Amino acid sequence: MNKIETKKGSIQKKGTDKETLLDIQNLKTYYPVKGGFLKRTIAHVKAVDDLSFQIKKGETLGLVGESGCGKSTTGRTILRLLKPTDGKILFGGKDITNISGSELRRARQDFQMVFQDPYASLNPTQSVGDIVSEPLKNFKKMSKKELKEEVLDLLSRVGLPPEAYHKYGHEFSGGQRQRIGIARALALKPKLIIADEPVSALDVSVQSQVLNLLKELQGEFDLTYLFIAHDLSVVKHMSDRIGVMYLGNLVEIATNESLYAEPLHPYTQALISAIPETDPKKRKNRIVLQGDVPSPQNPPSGCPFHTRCPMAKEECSKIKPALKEVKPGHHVACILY
Ligand SMILES: Nc1ncnc2c1ncn2[C@@H]1O[C@H](COP(=O)(O)OP(=O)(O)OP(=O)(O)O)[C@@H](O)[C@H]1O
Repeated sequence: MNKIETKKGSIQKKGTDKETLLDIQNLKTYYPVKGGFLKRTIAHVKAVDDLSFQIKKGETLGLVGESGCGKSTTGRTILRLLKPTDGKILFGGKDITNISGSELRRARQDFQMVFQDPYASLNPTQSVGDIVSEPLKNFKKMSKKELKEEVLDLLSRVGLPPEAYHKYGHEFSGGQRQRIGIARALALKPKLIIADEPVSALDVSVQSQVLNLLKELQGEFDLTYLFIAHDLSVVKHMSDRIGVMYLGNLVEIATNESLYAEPLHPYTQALISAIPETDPKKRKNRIVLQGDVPSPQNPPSGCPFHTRCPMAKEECSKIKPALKEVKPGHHVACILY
């Protein structure tokens, strides 16, 4: 069995033989574009366009791609902060695609989000004690004493001192504020955390501390992560498997090891070639992509990447390749394979 040792020494199984926690099937999320005198919907931004993947219990799936490829929209749709246009979201086997009202409120206890900008996501008029206890007040019946004990325990689990309880967000550094956001996300003991660029607003020196904390907490709280980032080196550090997104589509998905050792899709190859490598023996030729990402309002026909692909053939503008398993656990959407 495939196992990893977490920092605190607990043994955690990698998600190879575990049950599926999240199952995304042909998910589409389109934003309407309004126009004209009557403000009618005249077009759609196809932010997520037919996405399918699964995450197993205890696993971390990294989602990478350039800005605007639909990573955040994917995360927000899974949390049902956005209504999917089409497709299915199954969480723990339950179809949550169209649930609403109290059913959605109850389901939301199991999945939480950690945001990129900890400052923007914390209410400046609330003390840390209030911020972290808010979800508990909304969902659990607890006495004031129990509530405070629970919040102090959460603060200590994320490495903050008890004095933090009475302080306000602006009194903390960026890394500490992200710890507050993480404590709040953990309050209801969720099963899934969607971390959307959780360290990209932080100084490089604190990034690894927050990433290590997230790894430790995964073992302690039995968490499953969807880890969204544009930075491939951050995703590599965190993920068991990685999905590469381009224009609302998944172009490749594989285990961390397989993706970095043998990236198959020309887009993944370009992204990996752009990672700075200090070891001269490992340095690869940089593949510089030409042009900008096309508008998701008017995506190219055929393969969405063909307009920038250095390997494109004539048929790439006509055929949209489906994700195909070309090695065990390694899927790619490209006619070359
Ligand atoms: N509320 C909205 N209305 C219309 N279009 C939107 C909206 N939010 C996002 N988009 C568009 O949807 C596409 C996907 O955006 P999204 O934020 O999901 O991408 P991303 O990969 O997370 O990028 P970033 O890292 O820059 O946030 C982009 O073209 C974006 O401009």
